[in-house]
Amino acid sequence: MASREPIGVIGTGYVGLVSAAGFAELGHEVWCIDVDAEKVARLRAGEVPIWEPGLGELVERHRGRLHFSTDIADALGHARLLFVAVGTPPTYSGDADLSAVHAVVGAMPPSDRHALVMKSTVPVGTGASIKREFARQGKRFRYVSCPEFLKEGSAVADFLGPDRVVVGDDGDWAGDAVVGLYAPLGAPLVRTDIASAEMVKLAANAFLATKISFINEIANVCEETGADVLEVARGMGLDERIGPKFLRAGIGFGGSCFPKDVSALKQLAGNSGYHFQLLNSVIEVNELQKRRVIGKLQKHLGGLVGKRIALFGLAFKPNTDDMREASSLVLSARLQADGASVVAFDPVAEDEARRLLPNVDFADTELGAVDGADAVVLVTEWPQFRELDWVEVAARMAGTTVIDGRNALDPEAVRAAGLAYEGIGRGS
Ligand SMILES: NC(=O)c1ccc[n+]([C@@H]2O[C@H](COP(=O)([O-])OP(=O)(O)OC[C@H]3O[C@@H](n4cnc5c(N)ncnc54)[C@H](O)[C@@H]3O)[C@@H](O)[C@H]2O)c1
Ligand SMILES: O=c1ccn([C@@H]2O[C@H](COP(=O)(O)OP(=O)(O)O[C@H]3O[C@H](CO)[C@@H](O)[C@H](O)[C@H]3O)[C@@H](O)[C@H]2O)c(=O)[nH]1
Repeated sequence: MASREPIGVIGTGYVGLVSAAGFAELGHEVWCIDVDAEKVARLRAGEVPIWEPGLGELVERHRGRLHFSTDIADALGHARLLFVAVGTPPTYSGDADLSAVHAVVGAMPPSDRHALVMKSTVPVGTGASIKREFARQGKRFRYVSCPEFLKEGSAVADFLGPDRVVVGDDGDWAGDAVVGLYAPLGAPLVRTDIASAEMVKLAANAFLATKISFINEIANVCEETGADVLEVARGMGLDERIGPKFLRAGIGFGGSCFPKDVSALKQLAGNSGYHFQLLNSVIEVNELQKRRVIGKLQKHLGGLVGKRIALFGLAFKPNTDDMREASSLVLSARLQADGASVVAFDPVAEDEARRLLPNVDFADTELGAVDGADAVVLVTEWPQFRELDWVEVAARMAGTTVIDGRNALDPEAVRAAGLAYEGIGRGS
């Protein structure tokens, strides 16, 4: 095992740390680099700074193979493949901010024995432009695009059991080496050119986001026509050409990827002279969907001024502490703007949420959150919310309204407690 290829990973966030731990699980020594000295110190001390199921155990198991540093020379000295997993957040224009990627590229010394392997999600053409930059500086670095498809909340399992591995390269040793690294996972391989690999990533995320906005619009029509979107999604999903996944209607998609990558693809198309009409609708439907709960609350409560609204869950999805682009951010801002007070409970995202939502009250438990609440909104479908004693909830609430923003609760259990249940796309 010890003779396996040593690897460098630059950026130790969700993707970088999970990838590093995953490569360690496959038997590799991994040198992990981050500019955040505090994060590196915590990782060196054996602490995992993010909440991701199974990650802590994996990092602990492979502490001997995982090396953490702020100095990129440590990775360059040990590994020829340097995986780049730095953030590419959105800019005000909707394009991807590539400053962290450019900082990494600029820090590379002249070398004809290293390769940069891009895991960060970047616009199509980034690889070509980095290769030109290397050439201009006389650096003989190799370049490989190897987009990452893991999902937060199941990131470790996704990394070790991917649906496919995509490798875009120039057909040289670096591409061969990356293909070799992933071979033990036994996943279907798409080996292609760099631009196509970059586009696979953006297109896959945009397609999944489109699927969500589509089912959300169907849900909205279901509300007007008396159909139940859960039944509709089940009936649609059994068609193998459609498939059952990503047909869960709700209060919109969030997270660090879909909103940013849909916008980045739209801008990329626009910058290349093509108007990507469909993506405008995907984005707009999602923005409106996050606000639809407000209308439902107004209908039940007859106005929001002075009302106390309890939010169950704040993270952008269950099993993560990630609050980036969470629907809860838009929802709580809208509620407060309409004069309501907001109290929230999330099992793991509270620390990050407190920073982003200074005017929200935080409860230590679900039941603490519902004390005196006029309405409850389920925002993030943590499994524990399904297990609640609704009779106890009803006894503690001042009002009777429960809006299930993820269609995750049992309507009968909620109604049996004397509460008024309303989901998304399930009739009113
Ligand atoms: N989060 C996901 O689920 C996911 C999945 C697939 C792809 N991606 C893509 O992967 C990339 C990383 O996403 P993330 O969620 O892991 O981001 P993140 O913000 O969690 O982590 C990025 C890390 O990079 C570090 N960093 C920034 N500049 C650096 C530099 N110059 N040198 C070294 N380290 C530096 C930061 O300190 C941070 O620790 C993004 O492009 C994202 O779109 C994310
Ligand atoms: O049927 C569904 C499925 C998801 N969502 C929402 O969509 C968002 C994103 O969910 P998910 O895709 O599970 O999480 P991410 O961790 O953001 O993963 C996406 O973004 C990553 C970053 O690019 C990719 O690697 C993954 O393949 C891609 O699924 C969340 O707000 C979910 O609540 C729905 O509303 N309905």
